[in-house]
Amino acid sequence: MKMGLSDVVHVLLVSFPGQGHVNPLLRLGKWLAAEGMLVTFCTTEAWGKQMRDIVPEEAVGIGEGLLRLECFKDGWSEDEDARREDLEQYLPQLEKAGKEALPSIINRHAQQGTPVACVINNPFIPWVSDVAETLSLPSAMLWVQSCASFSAYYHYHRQLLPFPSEAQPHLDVQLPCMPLLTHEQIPSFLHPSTPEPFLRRAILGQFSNLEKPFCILMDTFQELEPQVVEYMSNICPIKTVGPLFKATDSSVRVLLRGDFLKTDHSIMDWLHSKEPSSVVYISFGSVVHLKQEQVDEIGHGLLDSGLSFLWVMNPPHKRTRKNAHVLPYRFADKSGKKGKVVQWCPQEQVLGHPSVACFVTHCGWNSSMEALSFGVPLVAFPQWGDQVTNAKYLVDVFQVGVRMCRGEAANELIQRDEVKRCLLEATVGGPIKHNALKFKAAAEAAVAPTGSSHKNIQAFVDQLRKIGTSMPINAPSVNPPSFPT
Ligand SMILES: O=c1ccn([C@@H]2O[C@H](COP(=O)(O)OP(=O)(O)O[C@H]3O[C@H](CO)[C@@H](O)[C@H](O)[C@H]3O)[C@@H](O)[C@H]2O)c(=O)[nH]1
Repeated sequence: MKMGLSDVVHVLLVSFPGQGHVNPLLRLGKWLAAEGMLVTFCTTEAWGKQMRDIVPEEAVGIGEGLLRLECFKDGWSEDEDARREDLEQYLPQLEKAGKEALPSIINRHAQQGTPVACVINNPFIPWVSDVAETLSLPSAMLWVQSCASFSAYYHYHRQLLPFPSEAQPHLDVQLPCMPLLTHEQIPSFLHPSTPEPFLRRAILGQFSNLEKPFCILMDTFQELEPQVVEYMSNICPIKTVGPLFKATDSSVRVLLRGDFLKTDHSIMDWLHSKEPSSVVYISFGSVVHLKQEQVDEIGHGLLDSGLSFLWVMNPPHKRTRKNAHVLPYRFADKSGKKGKVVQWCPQEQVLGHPSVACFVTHCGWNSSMEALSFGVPLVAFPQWGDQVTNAKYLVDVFQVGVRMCRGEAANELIQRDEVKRCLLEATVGGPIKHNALKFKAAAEAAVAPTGSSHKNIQAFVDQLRKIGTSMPINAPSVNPPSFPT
């Protein structure tokens, strides 16, 4: 007998509109769909319009289940994208609009015979758990950074340990089951001198609401951060489910994407033309914008290294009013066929390509997890936020990378000779490649059927099924469950 939509458990995923948030939540959605759930991925119209070509509003079949996109209006007009990038203004607006829109979306689904069984959000929008609570629906949260960063924010928020302050700006922080972090290695928003105190408040908002989600899913895996995961699991209902992008097969990975820029499809052909382990891949994620002088030095360092490279250089965000980067004089002529510069690429496919030798990265958590899971050595170029903490782990703890800089706060210009030295060191193989391959195997094992992340997602799915079967059609009213430990 064919199942109808009303027979499957319906999960509503609500995403903050940002690349580093959308990607992991969409990946979780694909996994839940593959496990037989009906997944509605909900974000703002302003972000969703870019996704609509690839994630149609009618449900797409994935494995045993279905995934579809549903957008809500954030109350600002289409041409106000620059304003949206000012999170201090935008987050309260998003909360106001979302708190109005979500209850009607949830009620409409109930009336249509597909009641929502659980709501899952990612950071920056903790009010989603409040909406769920008001409707007597259970909620879960997907934490999109490392468990180490989670612990740093948790301990800071609860004031459990001293952190750097105006009086003691250089204080080191010893968090439980973690290496000693210097003041430059704690998530930079927690430092008193952060130029973005608003982002500290934005991320800590989730920690003020931490008792509401019945489960905190994390895009990391047990074997990557064993001690801190174990420690924090005794305090919070944490379930590691990463690396999420590896959880579904490659056909599903490319099927539905949430990119904010259009990809250049000639990239893969260009990579096919290169020798194995010969290309340096450079990308600083979706938000970081380096100083022009630093781009010049990276450009010269690349040319001096003689290595082939693929460099993602995305345009500056509208709000910053920064100029687009300019490449050094006659850069294209000098690099010739050795180099390719693009605005955006299919990063997962690039990192999985055998031609890629190393990845120069800002150490955003998604990029870090993707590189680790493909066994690609890194050159760490962190700037701010969790990136500086991730770099500490990648270089000193996991030992899969070479450090090129200490973060934006250090205010250093990394010279071309240093760039060249780091690139050559990261491309020769040796211990960092060996370690990277070890983590690749561990990442694959974590999402394989008997792996730690797979077991955790199964337990979560079982919980959702129990909630789903106890729900009367048309009435989203069950109490939050207690998660089995
Ligand atoms: O050309 C590109 C460049 C990036 N990506 C993808 O975009 C995502 C980028 O995410 P991430 O590496 O985490 O960087 P940001 O976009 O900068 O992420 C922000 O959000 C992350 C999660 O909170 C934080 O860890 C970062 O510090 C923060 O900058 C990754 O999945 C990449 O695969 C592409 O697909 N193509």
